Amino acid sequence: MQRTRIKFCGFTRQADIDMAVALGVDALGFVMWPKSSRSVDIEQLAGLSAKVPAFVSRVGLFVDPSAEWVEACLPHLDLLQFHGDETPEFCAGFDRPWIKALRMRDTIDLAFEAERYAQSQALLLDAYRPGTPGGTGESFDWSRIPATLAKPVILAGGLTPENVSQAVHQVRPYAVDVSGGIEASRGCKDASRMASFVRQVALADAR
Ligand SMILES: O=C(O)c1ccccc1N[C@@H]1O[C@H](COP(=O)(O)O)[C@@H](O)[C@H]1O
Repeated sequence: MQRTRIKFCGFTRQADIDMAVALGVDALGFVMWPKSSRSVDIEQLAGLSAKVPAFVSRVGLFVDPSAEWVEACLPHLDLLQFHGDETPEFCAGFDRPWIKALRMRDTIDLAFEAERYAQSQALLLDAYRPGTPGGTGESFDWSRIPATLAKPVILAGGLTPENVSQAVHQVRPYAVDVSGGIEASRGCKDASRMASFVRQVALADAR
Protein backbone atom coordinates (compact mmCIF):
# COMPACT_ATOMS: atom_id res chain seq x y z
CA MET A 1 0.00 0.00 0.00
CA GLN A 2 1.27 3.47 -0.87
CA ARG A 3 0.06 6.69 0.72
CA THR A 4 -1.31 9.11 -1.86
CA ARG A 5 0.66 12.33 -1.69
CA ILE A 6 -1.27 15.60 -1.53
CA LYS A 7 -0.48 18.95 -3.09
CA PHE A 8 -2.61 21.99 -2.35
CA CYS A 9 -2.12 24.81 -4.84
CA GLY A 10 -2.80 28.53 -5.12
CA PHE A 11 -1.75 29.82 -1.69
CA THR A 12 -1.82 33.55 -1.06
CA ARG A 13 -2.28 33.68 2.75
CA GLN A 14 -0.05 32.60 5.63
CA ALA A 15 -2.95 31.25 7.71
CA ASP A 16 -3.95 28.88 4.91
CA ILE A 17 -0.38 27.58 4.67
CA ASP A 18 -0.24 27.03 8.43
CA MET A 19 -3.43 24.99 8.26
CA ALA A 20 -2.23 22.90 5.30
CA VAL A 21 1.06 22.16 7.05
CA ALA A 22 -0.78 21.17 10.24
CA LEU A 23 -2.90 18.78 8.18
CA GLY A 24 0.23 17.06 6.83
CA VAL A 25 -0.05 18.20 3.21
CA ASP A 26 3.07 17.19 1.27
CA ALA A 27 3.43 20.09 -1.15
CA LEU A 28 2.25 23.70 -1.33
CA GLY A 29 1.80 25.41 -4.69
CA PHE A 30 2.39 29.06 -5.53
CA VAL A 31 1.01 30.37 -8.82
CA MET A 32 3.79 32.37 -10.48
CA TRP A 33 1.71 33.09 -13.59
CA PRO A 34 0.69 36.74 -13.23
CA LYS A 35 -2.50 36.32 -15.28
CA SER A 36 -4.06 34.08 -12.62
CA SER A 37 -6.24 35.61 -9.92
CA ARG A 38 -4.41 33.24 -7.55
CA SER A 39 -0.96 34.52 -8.45
CA VAL A 40 1.54 35.95 -5.96
CA ASP A 41 4.36 38.31 -6.77
CA ILE A 42 7.95 37.53 -5.91
CA GLU A 43 7.91 39.40 -2.59
CA GLN A 44 4.84 37.45 -1.48
CA LEU A 45 6.47 34.21 -2.64
CA ALA A 46 9.62 34.99 -0.66
CA GLY A 47 7.65 35.80 2.50
CA LEU A 48 5.30 32.83 2.31
CA SER A 49 7.90 30.25 1.27
CA ALA A 50 10.36 31.30 4.00
CA LYS A 51 7.94 30.05 6.66
CA VAL A 52 7.29 26.64 5.09
CA PRO A 53 8.89 24.03 7.40
CA ALA A 54 11.30 21.27 6.47
CA PHE A 55 9.93 18.25 4.62
CA VAL A 56 7.13 20.23 2.95
CA SER A 57 7.80 20.99 -0.73
CA ARG A 58 7.36 24.49 -2.13
CA VAL A 59 6.17 24.23 -5.72
CA GLY A 60 6.19 27.08 -8.25
CA LEU A 61 3.53 26.92 -10.97
CA PHE A 62 4.47 28.53 -14.31
CA VAL A 63 2.78 28.96 -17.69
CA ASP A 64 5.23 29.55 -20.56
CA PRO A 65 7.52 31.70 -18.41
CA SER A 66 10.74 33.39 -19.43
CA ALA A 67 13.87 31.67 -18.13
CA GLU A 68 14.66 34.91 -16.24
CA TRP A 69 11.35 34.75 -14.35
CA VAL A 70 11.91 31.13 -13.31
CA GLU A 71 15.48 31.95 -12.23
CA ALA A 72 14.22 34.86 -10.13
CA CYS A 73 11.74 32.61 -8.31
CA LEU A 74 14.15 29.69 -7.89
CA PRO A 75 15.62 30.59 -4.46
CA HIS A 76 12.15 30.22 -2.93
CA LEU A 77 11.16 26.94 -4.58
CA ASP A 78 11.93 23.23 -4.26
CA LEU A 79 10.11 22.01 -7.36
CA LEU A 80 8.83 23.51 -10.64
CA GLN A 81 5.43 22.79 -12.22
CA PHE A 82 5.03 23.76 -15.90
CA HIS A 83 1.51 24.24 -17.26
CA GLY A 84 2.12 25.68 -20.73
CA ASP A 85 3.75 24.50 -23.94
CA GLU A 86 7.24 24.34 -22.42
CA THR A 87 9.63 21.93 -24.13
CA PRO A 88 11.38 19.22 -22.12
CA GLU A 89 14.66 21.07 -22.72
CA PHE A 90 13.27 24.28 -21.23
CA CYS A 91 11.81 22.49 -18.18
CA ALA A 92 15.13 20.76 -17.53
CA GLY A 93 17.11 23.98 -17.77
CA PHE A 94 16.91 24.93 -14.09
CA ASP A 95 18.57 23.59 -11.01
CA ARG A 96 15.38 22.03 -9.63
CA PRO A 97 13.30 18.89 -10.12
CA TRP A 98 10.18 19.52 -12.17
CA ILE A 99 6.81 18.14 -13.18
CA LYS A 100 4.91 18.69 -16.43
CA ALA A 101 1.19 19.39 -16.46
CA LEU A 102 -0.74 17.95 -19.41
CA ARG A 103 -4.28 18.89 -20.29
CA MET A 104 -6.40 15.93 -21.29
CA ARG A 105 -7.53 16.99 -24.77
CA ASP A 106 -9.13 14.22 -26.85
CA THR A 107 -6.05 13.69 -29.01
CA ILE A 108 -3.46 13.40 -26.25
CA ASP A 109 -1.13 10.40 -26.39
CA LEU A 110 -0.01 9.89 -22.79
CA ALA A 111 2.54 7.18 -23.60
CA PHE A 112 4.19 9.56 -26.07
CA GLU A 113 4.15 12.45 -23.59
CA ALA A 114 5.62 10.26 -20.86
CA GLU A 115 8.52 9.46 -23.17
CA ARG A 116 8.87 13.08 -24.27
CA TYR A 117 8.97 14.35 -20.68
CA ALA A 118 11.05 11.41 -19.42
CA GLN A 119 13.20 13.69 -17.27
CA SER A 120 10.21 14.98 -15.30
CA GLN A 121 9.53 13.67 -11.82
CA ALA A 122 5.88 13.10 -12.68
CA LEU A 123 3.09 14.06 -15.08
CA LEU A 124 0.22 16.12 -13.72
CA LEU A 125 -3.02 15.40 -15.59
CA ASP A 126 -5.57 18.21 -15.70
CA ALA A 127 -8.85 18.86 -17.51
CA TYR A 128 -8.76 20.48 -20.96
CA ARG A 129 -10.61 23.70 -21.59
CA PRO A 130 -9.56 25.53 -24.78
CA GLY A 131 -7.76 28.79 -24.08
CA THR A 132 -7.21 28.09 -20.36
CA PRO A 133 -3.93 26.62 -19.10
CA GLY A 134 -5.45 25.07 -15.97
CA GLY A 135 -7.11 25.72 -12.65
CA THR A 136 -10.56 25.46 -14.24
CA GLY A 137 -12.21 23.49 -11.43
CA GLU A 138 -13.31 20.97 -14.06
CA SER A 139 -12.60 17.25 -13.97
CA PHE A 140 -12.14 14.80 -16.85
CA ASP A 141 -12.95 11.16 -17.48
CA TRP A 142 -10.48 9.38 -15.20
CA SER A 143 -10.94 6.11 -17.10
CA ARG A 144 -8.84 7.68 -19.89
CA ILE A 145 -5.72 7.33 -17.72
CA PRO A 146 -3.85 4.15 -18.67
CA ALA A 147 -3.30 1.64 -15.88
CA THR A 148 0.43 1.75 -16.55
CA LEU A 149 2.41 4.81 -17.57
CA ALA A 150 6.17 5.36 -17.62
CA LYS A 151 5.88 8.32 -15.21
CA PRO A 152 4.08 8.72 -11.85
CA VAL A 153 0.66 10.39 -12.23
CA ILE A 154 -0.47 13.42 -10.27
CA LEU A 155 -4.24 13.64 -10.67
CA ALA A 156 -5.68 17.16 -10.86
CA GLY A 157 -8.70 18.97 -12.25
CA GLY A 158 -11.90 19.59 -10.36
CA LEU A 159 -10.99 17.50 -7.33
CA THR A 160 -13.01 18.22 -4.18
CA PRO A 161 -13.58 16.67 -0.75
CA GLU A 162 -16.71 15.16 -2.30
CA ASN A 163 -15.06 13.32 -5.23
CA VAL A 164 -11.41 12.75 -4.22
CA SER A 165 -12.05 9.45 -2.44
CA GLN A 166 -13.57 7.97 -5.60
CA ALA A 167 -10.76 9.47 -7.70
CA VAL A 168 -8.04 7.89 -5.56
CA HIS A 169 -9.87 4.57 -5.43
CA GLN A 170 -10.29 4.48 -9.22
CA VAL A 171 -6.99 5.91 -10.44
CA ARG A 172 -4.55 5.10 -7.60
CA PRO A 173 -2.38 8.10 -8.58
CA TYR A 174 0.96 8.88 -7.01
CA ALA A 175 -0.50 12.18 -5.81
CA VAL A 176 -3.52 14.45 -6.05
CA ASP A 177 -3.44 18.19 -6.62
CA VAL A 178 -6.27 20.61 -5.85
CA SER A 179 -6.87 24.32 -5.93
CA GLY A 180 -10.50 25.42 -6.45
CA GLY A 181 -12.08 22.50 -4.58
CA ILE A 182 -10.69 23.63 -1.24
CA GLU A 183 -11.32 27.37 -1.67
CA ALA A 184 -13.78 29.68 0.04
CA SER A 185 -13.10 32.24 -2.69
CA ARG A 186 -10.43 32.68 -5.36
CA GLY A 187 -6.99 32.43 -3.65
CA CYS A 188 -8.49 31.95 -0.17
CA LYS A 189 -8.62 28.45 1.21
CA ASP A 190 -11.43 27.03 3.36
CA ALA A 191 -10.03 25.33 6.48
CA SER A 192 -12.79 22.77 6.82
CA ARG A 193 -12.64 21.82 3.12
CA MET A 194 -8.85 21.40 3.38
CA ALA A 195 -9.29 19.11 6.40
CA SER A 196 -12.05 17.17 4.73
CA PHE A 197 -9.97 16.67 1.55
CA VAL A 198 -7.03 15.26 3.52
CA ARG A 199 -9.38 12.97 5.48
CA GLN A 200 -11.01 11.66 2.30
CA VAL A 201 -7.65 10.82 0.73
CA ALA A 202 -6.62 8.91 3.86
CA LEU A 203 -9.93 7.03 3.85
CA ALA A 204 -9.45 6.09 0.20
CA ASP A 205 -5.91 4.89 0.92
CA ALA A 206 -7.22 2.67 3.70
CA ARG A 207 -10.03 1.23 1.56
O1 LIG B 1 -4.79 27.90 -10.31
C1 LIG B 1 -4.52 28.58 -11.29
O2 LIG B 1 -4.82 29.78 -11.34
C2 LIG B 1 -3.86 27.96 -12.48
C3 LIG B 1 -3.54 28.78 -13.53
C4 LIG B 1 -2.91 28.26 -14.64
C5 LIG B 1 -2.59 26.92 -14.71
C6 LIG B 1 -2.92 26.08 -13.65
C7 LIG B 1 -3.56 26.57 -12.53
N1 LIG B 1 -3.90 25.75 -11.47
C8 LIG B 1 -3.69 24.34 -11.41
O3 LIG B 1 -4.65 23.63 -12.15
C9 LIG B 1 -4.88 22.35 -11.57
C10 LIG B 1 -6.35 22.11 -11.33
O4 LIG B 1 -6.92 23.11 -10.53
P1 LIG B 1 -8.39 22.93 -9.89
O5 LIG B 1 -8.25 22.03 -8.69
O6 LIG B 1 -9.26 22.32 -10.95
O7 LIG B 1 -8.82 24.30 -9.49
C11 LIG B 1 -4.06 22.32 -10.31
O8 LIG B 1 -2.82 21.71 -10.59
C12 LIG B 1 -3.83 23.77 -10.02
O9 LIG B 1 -2.65 23.91 -9.32
